[in-house]
Amino acid sequence: MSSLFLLTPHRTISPLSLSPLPKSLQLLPPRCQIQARSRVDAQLTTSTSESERGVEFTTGDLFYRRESASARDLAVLLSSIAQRRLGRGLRVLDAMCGCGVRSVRYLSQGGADFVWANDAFEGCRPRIFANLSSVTPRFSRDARRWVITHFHANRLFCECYLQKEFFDLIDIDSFGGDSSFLRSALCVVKIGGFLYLTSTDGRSSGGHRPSRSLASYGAYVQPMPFSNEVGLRMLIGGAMREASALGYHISPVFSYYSYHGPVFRVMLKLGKGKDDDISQYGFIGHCNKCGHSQTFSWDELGQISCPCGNAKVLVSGPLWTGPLHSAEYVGEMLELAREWGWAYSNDKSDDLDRLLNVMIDECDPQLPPGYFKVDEIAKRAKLNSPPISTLIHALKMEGYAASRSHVEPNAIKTNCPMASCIDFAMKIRT
Ligand SMILES: C[S@@+](CC[C@H](N)C(=O)[O-])C[C@H]1O[C@@H](n2cnc3c(N)ncnc32)[C@H](O)[C@@H]1O
Repeated sequence: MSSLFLLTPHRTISPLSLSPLPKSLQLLPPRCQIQARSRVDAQLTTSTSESERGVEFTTGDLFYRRESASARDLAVLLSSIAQRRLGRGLRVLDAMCGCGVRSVRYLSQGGADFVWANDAFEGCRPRIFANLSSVTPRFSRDARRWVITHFHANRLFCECYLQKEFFDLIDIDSFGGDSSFLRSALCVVKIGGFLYLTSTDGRSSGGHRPSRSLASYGAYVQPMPFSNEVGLRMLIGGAMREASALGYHISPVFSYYSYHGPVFRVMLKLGKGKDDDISQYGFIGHCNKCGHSQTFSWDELGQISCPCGNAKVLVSGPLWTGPLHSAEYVGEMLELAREWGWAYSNDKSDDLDRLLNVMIDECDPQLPPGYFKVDEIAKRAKLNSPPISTLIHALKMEGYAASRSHVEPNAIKTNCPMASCIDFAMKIRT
């Protein structure tokens, strides 16, 4: 029996006995394990120094993607806001921490007073240990600031649940999809706390394997021109379903698609009690003939057809069909990013001001799910693409809701039907 001694910030020693993992549970997906094993020796001897927003850490040869820095920035901004709102330090569980960069940032920037850094791969330990130690000693003011473990994330969530260890924020940064961790993770998020989910499963959101998306997230997803937004909605919808089964409800705080990967991330807030309102958990239809998209509720399932007369509408769902973000939280994140000097960057892909402003625009409740690519409008109008800002302005002048999409830079979100968008594009040109 190995014994893991846990100290929570407010308690003295509470021994949590964890028996050694059976071999089968220790296993990472085989591909990851082979890669990880081959790196173990190298990562102990090499030490690549990195820096993110002024925080220094080393990665060795462990998994680390600089391109995910914006996703980490967003999580740190949110956790700091949560800490300010609660008026106390947060308990954070970084369930798949790699070299520990997130744990380091939650501790030093995100208002965490305790971080549990876990990664199933034991070879990460020296690196995580060094990185966390460089931020803060393991103990400060008689309280433990961090713990490192190497468990399969599902086992860790279950053990924490049994020991009544709950967290204000759980970050699951997995390879592939993370639907298999949803239910057990939700069991250890505090009510009012946050769950940060990741999926790199672009094939399911692209509609290339509807049986897989159905199995993982309960959504039958077909190919749609805005499949990357569908990927975010599939993740939120899947978490909604799991939360509801446990007697909770969730709401999206922000949703973030990044083409590096691609990676789909959603930050969800957990609330007590089931939400019986399913008006934002429905279906999205797309007509390939005229390019029109629309949402359908469960009651409307029997009468799906496109206003253009086409009865062969592609339907995906059930998915989350409400706003992708909370305007209130994202607005606060923008203010904080400006306060900390994180907002502006010469590199467009790192520019948080730009990203968060587009996210705020996307929160307009009049905007339906999906987007129209400007090239698609232009192709149907037999024109060169109009400037995106001119098209958005023209739509707004006519009383339509319209915004850019953070998911697809060359697209507009609008409640104007595709046919009228084509007319507007033609008017702009004449
Ligand atoms: C995408 S990397 C994490 C990167 C890190 N969060 C960051 O921001 O740099 C995924 C990590 O999850 C670990 N992992 C994979 N499957 C796991 C599981 N079932 N339980 C715990 N850790 C796992 C891998 O060893 C790997 O380090």
